[in-house]
Amino acid sequence: MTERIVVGAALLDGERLLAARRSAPEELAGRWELPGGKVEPGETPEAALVRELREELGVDAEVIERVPGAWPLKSPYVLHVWTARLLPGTGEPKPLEDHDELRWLGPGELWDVDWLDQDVPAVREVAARLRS
Ligand SMILES: Nc1nc2c([nH]c(=O)n2[C@H]2C[C@H](O)[C@@H](COP(=O)(O)OP(=O)(O)OP(=O)(O)O)O2)c(=O)[nH]1
Repeated sequence: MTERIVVGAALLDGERLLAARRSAPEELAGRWELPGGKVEPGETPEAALVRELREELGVDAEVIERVPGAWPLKSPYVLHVWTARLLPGTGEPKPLEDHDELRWLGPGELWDVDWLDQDVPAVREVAARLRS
């Protein structure tokens, strides 16, 4: 089956990373992830990321750059991650859809939340880039 991309945002505020706790489906609820979602047909991953952040968190953001790597999710999905930042004046992210809690994690707090297993290598890569 053709791979389908799920885009995840490493949304940064200085050195802090936003983590989002999923509220559904049941097998993922309570675990933490990078906000984002499925790229729709005809859409670029970057556009999908901006759309998902608006829908899920109610914010306007801009994409910075791709975090190298591709992490397999439930077939046929694969997770690609981009760093992103909030546009000035857009306000604080809110858990409008798919999530019931958000947390900005500082450099010493990245592993304080229970990330989805499949997100751990992606967060590790983001962490390495935050340190460099
Ligand atoms: N957004 C996001 N989804 C992830 C991550 N890790 C992970 O396994 N997933 C899974 C959960 C879902 O099965 C799938 C993405 O689906 P989604 O529900 O976020 O996407 P969507 O907003 O486009 O949803 P929908 O149109 O199907 O309702 O990828 C992650 O870090 N971020």
